[in-house]
Amino acid sequence: MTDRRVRLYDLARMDDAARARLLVRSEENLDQFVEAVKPIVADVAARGDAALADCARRFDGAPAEFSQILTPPEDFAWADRQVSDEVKAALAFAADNIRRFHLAQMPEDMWLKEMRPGVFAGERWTPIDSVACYVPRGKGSFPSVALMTAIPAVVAGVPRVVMLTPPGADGRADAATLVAARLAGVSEVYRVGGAQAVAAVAYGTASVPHCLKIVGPGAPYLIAAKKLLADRIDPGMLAGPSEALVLADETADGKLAALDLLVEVEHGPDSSGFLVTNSRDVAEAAIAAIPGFFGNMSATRIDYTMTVLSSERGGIVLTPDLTSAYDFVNDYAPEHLMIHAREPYQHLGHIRNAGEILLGENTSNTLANFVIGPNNVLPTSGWAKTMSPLSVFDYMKRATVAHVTPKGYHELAGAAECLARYEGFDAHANAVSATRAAIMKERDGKTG
Ligand SMILES: NC(=O)c1ccc[n+]([C@@H]2O[C@H](COP(=O)([O-])OP(=O)(O)OC[C@H]3O[C@@H](n4cnc5c(N)ncnc54)[C@H](O)[C@@H]3O)[C@@H](O)[C@H]2O)c1
Ligand SMILES: N[C@H](CO)Cc1c[nH]c[nH+]1
Ligand SMILES: [Zn+2]
Repeated sequence: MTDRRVRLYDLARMDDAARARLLVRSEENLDQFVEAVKPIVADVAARGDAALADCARRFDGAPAEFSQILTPPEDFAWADRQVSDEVKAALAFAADNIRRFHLAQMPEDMWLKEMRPGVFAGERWTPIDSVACYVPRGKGSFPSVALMTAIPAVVAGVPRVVMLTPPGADGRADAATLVAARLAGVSEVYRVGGAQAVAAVAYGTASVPHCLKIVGPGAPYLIAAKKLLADRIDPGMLAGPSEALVLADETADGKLAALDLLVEVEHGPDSSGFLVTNSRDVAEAAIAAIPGFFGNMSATRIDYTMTVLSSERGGIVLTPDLTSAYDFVNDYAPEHLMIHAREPYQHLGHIRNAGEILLGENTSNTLANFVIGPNNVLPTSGWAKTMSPLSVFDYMKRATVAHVTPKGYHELAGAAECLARYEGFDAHANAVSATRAAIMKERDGKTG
């Protein structure tokens, strides 16, 4: 146990500056991490696999003889023996739901509409050629993230999907992560973590392929490297330390709200999480309940939890009314939002910014993190204001498609030539002017 206290913030008594401080996440300033990863990135660029092996020893405690970055086939057999049947069944169940959700999310391959007579325009989706799925392993292992990053890639049809994850002290990838990779249909798993993982796929090494994009969450070292290498590899949506808000109205059960508040703040000391409520009774019930849950938590997870809940990145926010509760949620733009209320849909329309919205006291974040089906890789640090959860769309891109018939051409050419001349582009204008008509007429005269 700890003598640190869960903080209660009474918004009605706070000024704007104090309220604004509650919105700040640990990723706000990554300068120190960017500086720390610069030499790592440069080393990987210069020495490739040798640098990756050094990093594995230095940061992950891999054995002195560690040198093979690609997981050998026999490790998949080892992982299968290592992981219990119960965990394998849970992973298979999760994989099935995740696949169903992402299959439902797939867009039509192509759409084409007649915009005007003879003028067809639309869009076509194609998968990107290669993607690297990062599966973290610093403060726990994340086979669920292996499923969440790889399954939508496979569903989207990406031809080359590889996985990157730190080695353990035995030099191996986490066993359940290997089982999850197999379930998702991925057989290339590279044992490399953090910033060096981003550098490996950004530059390519003798054993790690260069990839077009890297997806997946991680600690600030990984995020810093993604920012640093954004001109070499598509870093996708940035998913950093986990965070959640629980929005609870006066009909909520404070104890249950507290139970769900603890879910994301146990990830690490850099996580964030608040229970936001307009009810003092709910707030007080939640504060009273929290220590009672520590009996079933490890000392490490209690320490992470209390570090967050006793800082300005966590605790209970008491609001004067529901409108200020909604405002706080929308300004915060949480990665996960749980709504505890007898009528949760009544609040849904007031929420604009959240990566994931979980409605009602049965929809615990734990269900969403593992088994409902929607992705558990979500934008953090307020990025939910502009970004969306990881999805099949992260593994695909759109091309616009157009087709103009002779009839359509005559509809369009005059306006296009006019605008081309206004912008001063002669060749643009010529391409749709009498010059084109003359060329076509001459050709048709010859062929006809
Ligand atoms: N936003 C999301 O969708 C989402 C989902 C799952 C997990 N997460 C978050 O992902 C994070 C995972 O972090 P993690 O630590 O468990 O795993 P991680 O794999 O990101 O971190 C481990 C790696 O960090 C690097 N590292 C450690 N110390 C270092 C140092 N001193 N210098 C340079 N590099 C160093 C090493 O390369 C190591 O392999 C957590 O914060 C978790 O909350 C977020
Ligand atoms: N809450 C994480 C996303 O922020 C996902 C996760 C995986 N395992 C546990 N939690
Ligand atoms: Zn979590």
